Amino acid sequence: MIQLQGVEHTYDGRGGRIRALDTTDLTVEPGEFVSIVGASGCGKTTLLRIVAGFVRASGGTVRVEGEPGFVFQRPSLYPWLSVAGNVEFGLKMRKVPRAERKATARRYLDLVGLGDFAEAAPYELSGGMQQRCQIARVLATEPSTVLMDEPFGALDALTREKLQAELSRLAAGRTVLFVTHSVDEAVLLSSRVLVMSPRPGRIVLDLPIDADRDRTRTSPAVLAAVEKVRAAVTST
Ligand SMILES: Nc1ncnc2c1ncn2[C@@H]1O[C@H](COP(=O)(O)OP(=O)(O)OP(=O)(O)O)[C@@H](O)[C@H]1O
Repeated sequence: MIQLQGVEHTYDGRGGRIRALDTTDLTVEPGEFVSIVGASGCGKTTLLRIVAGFVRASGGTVRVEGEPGFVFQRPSLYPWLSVAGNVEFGLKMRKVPRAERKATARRYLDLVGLGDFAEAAPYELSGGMQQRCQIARVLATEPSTVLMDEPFGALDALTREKLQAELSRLAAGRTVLFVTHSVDEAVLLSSRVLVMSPRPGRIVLDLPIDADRDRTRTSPAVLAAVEKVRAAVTST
């Protein structure tokens, strides 16, 4: 689980001080899939980076169970390693024995549909395939918490839709905190959507999504939630 108590953050930048995150309390229970949406600059990435431990908050306490996996917007694969080598990398760092490492990498590559590309180089993959590889690399270390910062932002619409559907399946049983600019994507994937507003960044809506697991873009509960979230985003 993820627990933030009184967390706040101010950047002391060249342009002056920016209160990127106002005092925030947030609890994400194990197994929840929580999305964060909001206008550019409202502090979404700052919040995610604080949870990841990349940024030390100016105030408050942060508790995260286990070491979270982080999926970046850009795939950031090691170009000198094969696709399988990239997925194995984190396991190698954890001193997982070779045979087990190979078997785990294969399992996750199959899961993301890259089983036939294990020996390929990252540059031989399309953007969507590289992003799948990054997701396999993160999931292979079996983190109980996964943090994702606009993971589909750089992809074309069709690939994005396909990966959204796959992510629902891949994320099952894990705790996910997911930053996106897409209201539709947030509602479709999440058990809960948070809307943030800028200057100072804060959570202005915390909406549970009560649609079925097999929800579609056109189901009434999804459309109603999209409308609520969109209204909150545009009023900020
Ligand atoms: N390293 C930094 N130094 C100074 N100010 C920063 C830094 N990173 C972010 N900020 C400021 O903090 C505020 C929140 O930024 P943040 O990146 O968290 O927003 P965001 O909601 O993720 O935006 P976007 O949707 O555009 O990615 C912005 O006003 C930004 O200018």
